[in-house]
Amino acid sequence: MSSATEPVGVPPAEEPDIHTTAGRLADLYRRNHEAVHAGSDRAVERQHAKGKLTARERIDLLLDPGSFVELDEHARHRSTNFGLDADRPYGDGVVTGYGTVDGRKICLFSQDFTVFGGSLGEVFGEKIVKVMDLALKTGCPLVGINDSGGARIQEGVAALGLYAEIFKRNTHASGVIPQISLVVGPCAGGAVYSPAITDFTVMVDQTSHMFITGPDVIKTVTGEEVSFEELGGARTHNSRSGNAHYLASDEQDAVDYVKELLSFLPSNNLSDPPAFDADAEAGSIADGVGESDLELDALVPDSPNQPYDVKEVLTRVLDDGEFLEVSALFAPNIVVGFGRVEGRSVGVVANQPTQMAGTLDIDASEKAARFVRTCDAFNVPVLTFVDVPGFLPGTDQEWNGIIRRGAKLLYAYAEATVPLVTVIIRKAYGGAYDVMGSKHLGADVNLAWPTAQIAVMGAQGAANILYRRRLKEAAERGEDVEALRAQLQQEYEDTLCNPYVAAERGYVDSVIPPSHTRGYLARSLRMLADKRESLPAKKHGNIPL
Ligand SMILES: CC(=O)SCCNC(=O)CCNC(=O)[C@H](O)C(C)(C)COP(=O)(O)OP(=O)(O)OC[C@H]1O[C@@H](n2cnc3c(N)ncnc32)[C@H](O)[C@@H]1OP(=O)(O)O
Repeated sequence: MSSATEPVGVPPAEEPDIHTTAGRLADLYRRNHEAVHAGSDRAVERQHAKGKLTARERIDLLLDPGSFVELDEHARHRSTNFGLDADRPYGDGVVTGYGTVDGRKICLFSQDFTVFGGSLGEVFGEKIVKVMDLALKTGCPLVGINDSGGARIQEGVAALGLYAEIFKRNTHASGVIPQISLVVGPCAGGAVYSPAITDFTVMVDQTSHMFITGPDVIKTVTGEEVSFEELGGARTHNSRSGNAHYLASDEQDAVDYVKELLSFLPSNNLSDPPAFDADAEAGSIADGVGESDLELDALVPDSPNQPYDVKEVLTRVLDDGEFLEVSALFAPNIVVGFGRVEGRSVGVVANQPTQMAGTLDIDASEKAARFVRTCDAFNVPVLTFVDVPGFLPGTDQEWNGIIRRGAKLLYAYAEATVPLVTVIIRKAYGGAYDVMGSKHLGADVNLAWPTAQIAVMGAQGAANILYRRRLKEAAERGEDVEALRAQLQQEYEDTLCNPYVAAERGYVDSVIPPSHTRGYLARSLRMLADKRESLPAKKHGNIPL
């Protein structure tokens, strides 16, 4: 077993005599050395000068020391086009293999920009396909490290064909093994569709770029002028397009995030995520109420229009206050990510009142839908925290398909069979009440704080609609309309804007003091740990795309 940067064996100083056993061994060591040093010193220097690591250095960063086992290090391309036959480096520009992260098996590939610009030729593609097949049949996560000039131009359709072979395997592996893409350099053209299909994409600020067509082509076709960074940099994809799930400050940060993600996920869809021993003290507190739990009792402001940070709730109910946020910069009006309750992984979906009052728009719906489906595929229970005034109104939303795209979120909840626990903190208005993990869509345990307001709409809107005529008549009589409006709103709020109407019907199982949330969540998840539910047999559903 070796590291990725250290070849097995010391290369001979002289040309070995391959007609002897010792010579054959020396010849192997020479080949191994060439494979590990396939990129020229100049190319390696250029790579480092850009603040990037080499393909092998990245593997060493990701895997447990000494755990890497390389595959196909002696593979070489067979192309003769444009003089390529004069340059046949071992490995063909991609390092593939397997190893362990925190003691758990993973398969990986790492594209080597120092060899042919990391461009994907036939053999390069075949190596990736092979390690993907291995990951799929052994049920272990696949991490793809992307740093490539795209399809190897000299190899033409052979390269394109291999891309599609990879996409097919990404698709077949989807929902079977976790797939994570690290984009740590260029990723252009069709190459972007492999990361797009994988569960998570991590990009590094300033050094990663993804785009279908680059700035030059865009300028020629549409006349727009845009830089690489603005078009497809890590920040753009994290905040605007939502294609990336984490903006890493550097490659170490990116790898650390990937390792953390893996710690929340099972190796495959037939196994459970790793469970960590919740230490005895934490275990007992989960059923009691500590100081930080008590702070929750005062978190929700008296005024329904005043925001609070929902992460204040998350850090108080998750083990050690630890929450690994996913897609933090995209659609921040909904928060998604992973944490643990009593040592076991949970996925969290929470409206964020500090951003657009926590309304659901297209981006938030799609972000959360994708996350719920990821959790469901990998046996991670979903905790939902609700404070949502409704869907975002506007022609922009309507014309861009909020109906079809917002439907994805309720589809995701309705088809999820993992344990679902929902806590209504404050507003749960209208269709958004239904969507956000309601009992009716299949949530197993629905809790509400006494501050919950579960209704068709807020008091202001409701009073205006219900009492339009009465208010008009009062105005005509010269009465104080605003005083009447306030009185009617108050009546509406006192009658309907509370959790008890829902609790009477069992749509809410328990109305709980906020400070008891952690204990309730722990007990609910313990009770649901062996939940088994299946959907009607079908080829596949038809989620509105
Ligand atoms: C399905 C698809 O993938 S379609 C997309 C096809 N790919 C592309 O359009 C991108 C083509 N490549 C590029 O535009 C640039 O190489 C970039 C932007 C990716 C990187 O630019 P730089 O960092 O300046 O690197 P540079 O261009 O010097 O490339 C490094 C080496 O890789 C080679 N290379 C880069 N991309 C490719 C490619 N697609 N095919 C063959 N060789 C390539 C370069 O010729 C260069 O070789 P050299 O060192 O022998 O001169």
